[in-house]
Amino acid sequence: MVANILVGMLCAHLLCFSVMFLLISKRLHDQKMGMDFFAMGNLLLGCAYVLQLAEGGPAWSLMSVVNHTFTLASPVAYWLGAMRFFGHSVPLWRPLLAVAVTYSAAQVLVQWSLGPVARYAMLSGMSALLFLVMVITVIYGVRTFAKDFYGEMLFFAALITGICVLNALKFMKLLDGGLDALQMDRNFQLVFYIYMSSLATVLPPSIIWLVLRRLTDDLRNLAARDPLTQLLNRRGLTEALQRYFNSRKAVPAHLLMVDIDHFKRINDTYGHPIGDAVLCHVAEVLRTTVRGGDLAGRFGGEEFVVICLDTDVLGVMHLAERLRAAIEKQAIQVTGSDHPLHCTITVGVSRHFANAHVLEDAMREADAALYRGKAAGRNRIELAPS
Ligand SMILES: Nc1nc2c(ncn2[C@@H]2O[C@H](COP(=O)(O)OP(=O)(O)OP(=O)(O)O)[C@@H](O)[C@H]2O)c(=O)[nH]1
Repeated sequence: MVANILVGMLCAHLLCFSVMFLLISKRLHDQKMGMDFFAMGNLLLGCAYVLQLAEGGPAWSLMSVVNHTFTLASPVAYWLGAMRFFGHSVPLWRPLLAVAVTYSAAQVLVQWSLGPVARYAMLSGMSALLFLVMVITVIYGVRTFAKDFYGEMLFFAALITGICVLNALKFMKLLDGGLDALQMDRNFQLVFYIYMSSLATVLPPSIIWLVLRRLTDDLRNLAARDPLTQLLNRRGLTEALQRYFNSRKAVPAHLLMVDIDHFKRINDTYGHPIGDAVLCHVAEVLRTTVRGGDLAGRFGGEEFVVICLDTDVLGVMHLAERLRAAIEKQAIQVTGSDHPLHCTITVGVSRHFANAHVLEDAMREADAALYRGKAAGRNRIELAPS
């Protein structure tokens, strides 16, 4: 009785969250993050439990075959959904259909050749195996593609290990005690469904949390970066600088104003799209030349800003020279032209400054130095007088 009530609640949870996942996936348009796949996983499992309730107990019927197939197909849908969340473009229908056809055929074969116990044991055994694969994927993800979600992934691995162990135990109980092990009033069944109900309560909100985290991270990134070059914009740079100066280890910083020489000429000669490609090229050189902790940004136009943290004036002049030489040396391939394009930069360097509120002053100093560099012939570095 209690186990049946639990299964009923489980159905309600799964089907409600299936609808919620589907609604969220509709709101996400092109970037669904696997929510439509999770909706399908919940729907399959919810329907499987509805069929189980309708059956009443172990039986050999079409309903039971469909129930087992849905039960096994649901973790496959979740697994594919997780792949989607982490940016792998995997299909849904083909793998699900393949699982459904293969597993239905396997059920008929096992029922005829080995009997009903073997068919039920096959479901528990296959589920345990599938969940084991999921746990291994999640642990692999923690070390590779899902590093950003370390805590969440470990939490999921622990929860899935629980279902994996329970299915493995059910498999052994079935081999040991036959179909009696599936009696709903057995203690093991009770524990099994209490665990499944807890999962149905905890997992869906956790999945929604993952999506929310990804969305807010994307939004924050969008607000902090220049869309053309992906360098920090003024807001991103100011926030990063404030975080740096708030840390106890912070030492004074220097600001470099980097300006492409005669950029208007490049735009006028080759067109705006090539001008944009040159901006992206310069951004890439900045990104790869500055040190790990330094900040590189573009506030619009052909001017870039680099903030050197944790370096004295000699180190800053060294970096500025490295940037200037790298830009001068590297050729930019222009589509539709046999001749690679070369450009140069002029760099103005501010005096050191020690808090984010004086960023504007540092910019003015670096800008004045830059102006002097331009007037003195370009392709050079000019330091603000101390
Ligand atoms: N392609 C492209 N051009 C831009 C962008 N933003 C600003 N520009 C162009 O950058 C050019 C800047 O030219 P100027 O400020 O006259 O300076 P310059 O030609 O680089 O000359 P100097 O700085 O004196 O060496 C203008 O032609 C702008 O239209 C952009 O996002 N993309």
